[in-house]
Amino acid sequence: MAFSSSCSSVKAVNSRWTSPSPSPSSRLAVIPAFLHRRYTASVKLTATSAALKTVEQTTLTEDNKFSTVGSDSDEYNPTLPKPRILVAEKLGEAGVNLLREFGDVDCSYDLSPEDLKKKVAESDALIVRSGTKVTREVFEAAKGRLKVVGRAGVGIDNVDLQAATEHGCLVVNAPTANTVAAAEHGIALLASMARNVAQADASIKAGKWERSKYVGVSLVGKTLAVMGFGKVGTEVARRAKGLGMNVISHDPYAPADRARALGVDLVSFDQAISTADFVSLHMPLTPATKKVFNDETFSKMKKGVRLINVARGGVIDEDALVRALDAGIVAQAALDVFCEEPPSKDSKLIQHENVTVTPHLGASTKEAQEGVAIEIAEAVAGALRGELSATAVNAPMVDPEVLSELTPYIVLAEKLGRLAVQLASGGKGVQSIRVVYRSARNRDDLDTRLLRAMITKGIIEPISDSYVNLVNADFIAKQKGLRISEERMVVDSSPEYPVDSIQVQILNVESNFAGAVSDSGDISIEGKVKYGVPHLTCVGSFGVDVSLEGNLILCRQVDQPGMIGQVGNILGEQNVNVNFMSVGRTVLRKQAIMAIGVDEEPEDKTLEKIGGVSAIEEFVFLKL
Ligand SMILES: NC(=O)c1ccc[n+]([C@@H]2O[C@H](COP(=O)([O-])OP(=O)(O)OC[C@H]3O[C@@H](n4cnc5c(N)ncnc54)[C@H](O)[C@@H]3O)[C@@H](O)[C@H]2O)c1
Ligand SMILES: O=C(O)[C@H](O)COP(=O)(O)O
Repeated sequence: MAFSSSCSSVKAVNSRWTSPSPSPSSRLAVIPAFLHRRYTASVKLTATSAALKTVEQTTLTEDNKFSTVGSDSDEYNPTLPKPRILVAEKLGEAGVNLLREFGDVDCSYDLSPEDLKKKVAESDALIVRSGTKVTREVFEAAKGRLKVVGRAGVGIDNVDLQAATEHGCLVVNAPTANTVAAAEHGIALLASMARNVAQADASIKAGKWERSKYVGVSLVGKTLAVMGFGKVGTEVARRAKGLGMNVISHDPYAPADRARALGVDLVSFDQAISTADFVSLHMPLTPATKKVFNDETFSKMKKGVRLINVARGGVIDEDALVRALDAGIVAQAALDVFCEEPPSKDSKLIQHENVTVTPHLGASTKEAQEGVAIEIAEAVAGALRGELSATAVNAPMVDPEVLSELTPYIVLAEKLGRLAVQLASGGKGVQSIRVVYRSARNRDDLDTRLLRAMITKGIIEPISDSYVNLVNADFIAKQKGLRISEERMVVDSSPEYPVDSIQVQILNVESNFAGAVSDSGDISIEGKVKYGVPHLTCVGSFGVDVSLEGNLILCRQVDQPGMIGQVGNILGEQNVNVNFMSVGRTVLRKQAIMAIGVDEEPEDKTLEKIGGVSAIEEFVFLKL
């Protein structure tokens, strides 16, 4: 029998109750699951329902959020209800078909705000374009059922992200499929505005032939300022260069070398707007960009400038634009987007003879709409399966490789949080958490956001009725006054693994198990991943080694022979299966901690019998 005396060198006790070492093929791969149990992820995870709130529901059973990679649980489970997906705006057919393979799809367009609220209360996912306002009221009306909002396009300014996050609802978008369409529309507006195509067309249709009235301006040699050098802005710049234009750009966040590679100079805002003959807007609508084109900025523009907007109406003060048009500062404007959509019929801006308008058509090509539909359908279905989305807007985006590497540590993190909080006497006093990640990798090579979120989930869910997931973990922690500080320590272990150990400490709180209190007076537990399986390796100052499967009994006892046999017999008599057992001690023949992993939950009388063993000074039963 191997005993150990510190947390850093622990050996498992091989008794007849000790399960064989788990093989790498039984690696658990888990993710904070969003919701649905009908499917488990083909890649990584299964989901829990919003009802995942009690310790009982989070034990390792087939029916909950943990799945075994590559196991049969990757199969469709017909006994569980399909997720309901509400598609509230027209979506390309290919995307709808993809969604139908996965869930019950309700395509209901042009819903009133009231009808939308009614429908979301019965939906797991909602898909919109720019025409639906997904407000705080919508999330409130969903009463926790809505787990994913998919924005079939780029701009998410019509979704209340803060409210989504507070409600634990993931927002995903489809940011790439309509880039070219938007850029092409920008170029179409630029060229048609310069040559008065729309006005001349209307004039002929009105029976006129006005050749001298519609003399245009040439593009070649003119300076175009691209405001926002992101996906669309870059494509517009590329095309404008092909038209022989001199292109400059303003974007405080774009890398200069990417611009330079296209022959585009990144300049200041004032320099861009004061030197350009054409200004094309491609920045998102944010508090910083709202009405950034206003009386003051128009006054700095070159007289006779031409303006194109295929980004968002709200970046322009529309009344100021009318004034600038009337004053001749802005010679012409071509607008695809408006502060209010649709704009009012008698809007001075829309009716202005020097303004060309289209009804938010930037993304509206057949190709782009099919692409966007597929992109968003895949993102929503993935999120419903509990996968982390590469296009998540309000949750950490994690590279799939990093995710697969971190997956067993994510399981460990949640279990450590769950165990630690059960060791505190009186959950309400839990305020201050310290997490120490020991790793052989450089500090910058370990992204701990997922781990922190799962520790938070593990701590909060057993002591509250909150549903915690990756999206809302930080928010709920803050709301509950939980302070989580993180430390990373570089240790001399193998850099092949992202984390060597995770230690979770609950500071300034009493424990119901004195053995879990470390020398510093805090509840402290530590765990590692071994062969892909989370293990508890330290409780207070005692080293143990028990795989975190099933439930756990911790006993603090006088270190003497025969303890394992006595407790094992009590459990065996009550038909409670021991899956792992380990003993750690600090000083020979003084005190030891016995950690016993059990598959079943022992009855109270069984636990009482364990407590009755004379050498046992205290014990605690913990649900994983
Ligand atoms: N009209 C349409 O149908 C249509 C279609 C697609 C995209 N859009 C809109 O176009 C805009 C750009 O889309 P994208 O896909 O290129 O997004 P993107 O995120 O790739 O690019 C936006 C760029 O704007 C930059 N930016 C942010 N704040 C800025 C500021 N204050 N000044 C200058 N630049 C700033 C960012 O750094 C980023 O490079 C978005 O508003 C999107 O909603 C409209
Ligand atoms: O942000 C976008 O993707 C565009 O504005 C397209 O919006 P739409 O999906 O409403 O056409």
